[in-house]
Amino acid sequence: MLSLELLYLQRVRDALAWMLDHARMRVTTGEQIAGDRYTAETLGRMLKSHAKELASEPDGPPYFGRMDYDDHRYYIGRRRITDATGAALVIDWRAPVSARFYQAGARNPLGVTARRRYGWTMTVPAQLTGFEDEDLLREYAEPSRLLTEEIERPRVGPMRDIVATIQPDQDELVRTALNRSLCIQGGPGTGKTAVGLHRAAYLLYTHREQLKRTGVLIVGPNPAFLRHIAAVLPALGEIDIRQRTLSDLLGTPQLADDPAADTVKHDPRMAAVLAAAIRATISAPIGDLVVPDGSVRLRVPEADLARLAGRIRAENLPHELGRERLRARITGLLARQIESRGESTGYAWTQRISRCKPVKAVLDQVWPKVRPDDLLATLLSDPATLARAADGILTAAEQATIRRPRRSRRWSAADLVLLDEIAGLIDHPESFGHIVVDEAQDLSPMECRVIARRNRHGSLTVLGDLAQGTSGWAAADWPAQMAHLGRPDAPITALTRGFRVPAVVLNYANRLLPALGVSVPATTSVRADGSLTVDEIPDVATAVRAALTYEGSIAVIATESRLATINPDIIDVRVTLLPAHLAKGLEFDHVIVVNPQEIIDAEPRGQNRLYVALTRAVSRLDVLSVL
Ligand SMILES: Nc1ncnc2c1ncn2[C@@H]1O[C@H](COP(=O)(O)OP(=O)(O)OP(=O)(O)O)[C@@H](O)[C@H]1O
Repeated sequence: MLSLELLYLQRVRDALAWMLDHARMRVTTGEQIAGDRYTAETLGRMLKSHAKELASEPDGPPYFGRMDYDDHRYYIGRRRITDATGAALVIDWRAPVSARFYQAGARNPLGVTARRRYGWTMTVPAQLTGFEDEDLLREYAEPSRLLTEEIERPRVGPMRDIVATIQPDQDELVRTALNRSLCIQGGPGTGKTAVGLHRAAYLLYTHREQLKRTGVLIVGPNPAFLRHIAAVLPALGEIDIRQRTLSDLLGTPQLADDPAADTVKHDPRMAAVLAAAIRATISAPIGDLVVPDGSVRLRVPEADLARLAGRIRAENLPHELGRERLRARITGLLARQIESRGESTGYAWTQRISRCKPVKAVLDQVWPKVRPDDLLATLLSDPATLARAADGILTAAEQATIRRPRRSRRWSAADLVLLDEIAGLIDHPESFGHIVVDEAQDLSPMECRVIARRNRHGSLTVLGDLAQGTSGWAAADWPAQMAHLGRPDAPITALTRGFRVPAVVLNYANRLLPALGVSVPATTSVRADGSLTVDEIPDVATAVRAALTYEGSIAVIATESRLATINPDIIDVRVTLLPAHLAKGLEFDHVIVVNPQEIIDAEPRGQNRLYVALTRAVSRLDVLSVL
């Protein structure tokens, strides 16, 4: 049997080599034969990216599964592989037919008679080590051995894809239609991040043209997290997805946070304050508009200007669009005056008049251009302006809290969120066809709006765990968070099977749950392996030495100040000293948490931070208390 499989593998590898040669040849000839530069460029880019996709993992496992029906079978892999005659030897895991590979089960075989999973070495090129058959006509009590091996495999580098072992409930989320937004509440290690990334890859495959145009954005909590997940999408053949932190989108702050002021600045009422502040820049016209045009003087009376401005204001457009609409309407009124004399206006006339000095002067007086940093600098430093905008919205004490003594253009992280809000009130920012937001429980309402305004016409995949909320404004419930994200009606789904953390470790961490003040379904682990020690190991050096006797990655997690006291001699390439506040979303084979009480005491939501730290372990957790 294996020999037949090896023959098939050779056929697939030959076909893949042919595809790669062919793609490279097309890059060269495509550049030569294209009729013009634009076509050459577009074609070249397309072919190059295809060649790059094919070349990204030429020696990896070309498929991971097989699905048999009565009369035919499909091999399923990360990408479609065809031979020189065009016959498909491997089907892309995202193709509609592949859905049954993930969904078929003994209870509902969906016409599939057998499912085969292949085992591969981690070498380059990957070697086929064997396979495992599941007869879908019979019920299994035992989970698949290959699945168990994959889940329990020691982690070394960054996160890998899970395409070979996506579970039915995960698959359903991955394949949700593009026009539907989702919110996934999942305890530690339930595969939220994996599901979000695979959904992005699935949507790109299924709606390639549309999403290539509108773009897909992944938002993660910090650069370390983005590095951790960076390899997943390229391995799935997707190289054109933007992965960003919020601060990549907003810019770098120059001022430190101010907790009291930040509480007000991140409050959703600030959106109303800023909207009022921008509306307040619009004023009633002073005087008629008079435009000399050749021998005549065209005139728009003050009352007509006021009526026009009032109507446009009621349309609630972004400020800049409002200004341009006012310009167009004024120009229209002037054009009608010319036309009523039997003369005609053309494109050149419209251009000239709409930009002429008197029209510009009226626009500047009635509907001035606004720059976000000017508006915010004034608002925060001028109590009267702030009081006008915040009247009935913020209390006097809250206004005093965010007031700054001087007009300044240096901004804190919270100010950058406000600047983005103002920019969004002035004009629509670039919008994405789909956005995946990870660790979304930590976003403040105002940060949620940063995402929402970049997703006006698209859909969202929102991932998070309320129990892992560590920011000062972490969400207490998902419906409210989804409303801030602009998708109040999105369904909320829970993932509760943990694939990372062994049961013994998860049960220990879950003891913190009642103290975390959120209501989330408990996560149960699929892993019976793993180990936990609490207060058994006397010091960090001993714990690290013991950890190094196992395979895989090791993290020592503690507060920053505690880490500074750790003897650097214990460092090995496999050991990461990780401040607790940067642990989110990451995983390590062996985790050593030092002085949990210090982690709890270091910040207001220290218990949640500790919960995050304790749930990073794939195999072993040591909890140490040292002096
Ligand atoms: N179906 C699966 N097959 C194999 N491994 C899986 C599967 N689902 C998840 N995993 C693995 O479980 C681990 C945790 O997944 P992931 O990081 O996506 O979880 P998470 O819910 O985002 O966790 P956290 O909230 O703790 O950051 C990863 O190593 C992932 O590869």
